[in-house]
Amino acid sequence: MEDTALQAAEQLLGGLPPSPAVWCSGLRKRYGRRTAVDGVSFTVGRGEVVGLLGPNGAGKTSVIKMLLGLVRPDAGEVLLLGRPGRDPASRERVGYLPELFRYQPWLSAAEVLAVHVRLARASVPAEEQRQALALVGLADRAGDRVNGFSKGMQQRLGLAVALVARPELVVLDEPTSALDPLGRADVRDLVLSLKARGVAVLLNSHLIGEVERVCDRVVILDKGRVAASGSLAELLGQRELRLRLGAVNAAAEARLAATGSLHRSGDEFTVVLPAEDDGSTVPGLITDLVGLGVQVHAVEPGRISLEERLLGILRHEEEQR
Ligand SMILES: Nc1ncnc2c1ncn2[C@@H]1O[C@H](COP(=O)(O)OP(=O)(O)OP(=O)(O)O)[C@@H](O)[C@H]1O
Repeated sequence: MEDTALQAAEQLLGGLPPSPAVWCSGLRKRYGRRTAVDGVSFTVGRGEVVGLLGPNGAGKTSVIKMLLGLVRPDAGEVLLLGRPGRDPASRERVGYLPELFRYQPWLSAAEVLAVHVRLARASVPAEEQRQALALVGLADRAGDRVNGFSKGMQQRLGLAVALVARPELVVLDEPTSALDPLGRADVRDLVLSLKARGVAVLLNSHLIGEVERVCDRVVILDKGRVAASGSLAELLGQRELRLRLGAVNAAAEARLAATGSLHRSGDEFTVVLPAEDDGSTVPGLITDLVGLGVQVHAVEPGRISLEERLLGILRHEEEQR
């Protein structure tokens, strides 16, 4: 009888969507008389990449530390992968790159990874651990001591540490602060490959262009509160395309209008791109326009950048005070 009830409960739970990777509600933290975090709530869905943005001192790192149980909140609740944030079992499936990273200088890179695999109580074959180092560009430094690593190399090692134990959620606090431009591009690819594998990522970065490229949603913090949050489409509006075109004939204009709502002013055209775009809309449109004899002088994205939007939100917050 008990077994049947258990099976029924399991079936019921199995039918439910998986719990979010991160769920937090009403997080608050004071340090002395200073309120660092003042009622922060948000979620990160499974396989979702969420960017945490905000000026210096906004409370981003404090929020991350509360999520991971490294700082005790004064108030609020945290669920990681469906379990209470305090439960060590939930943290075993979370990879974390701290803002200030330091690894045991007397260990080799491979040994640092092995230690973290053991801490996560995971079973990761040596070959897979080597692959994690290769992924961050440290394949040929596996046997070298951390002592002799540059800051950027230590940050790369930190990324490998965050990824090695097959996490379901990865929290990256300023992952590119010490990296060269190539390293930054690698991190972008890495985040996208995590997303493709269904791993959720919470990314705190001041590099807004980076966030805009990889994140599905952003949460903007200001003075310890959520100033705005939403998908890029929600925050930035519809995606548009601005074109400067010559020799536009009726067929070309019809092709433009078939893509989305069209506005023309002389040789300047603005077309609203469809919400569901697999990336082929713009190349397809340009190929067709060229085929129709149109001279394409300029093509540029027409919506405001995340940076402009962020500055607008923060200035508005300032005026409200
Ligand atoms: N251990 C601490 N003791 C005292 N105050 C702290 C401590 N940690 C953070 N704070 C304060 O809390 C506020 C938020 O800091 P936090 O590091 O969370 O901001 P942040 O958004 O991550 O900033 P940054 O972008 O500069 O890294 C700041 O006013 C900071 O001085």
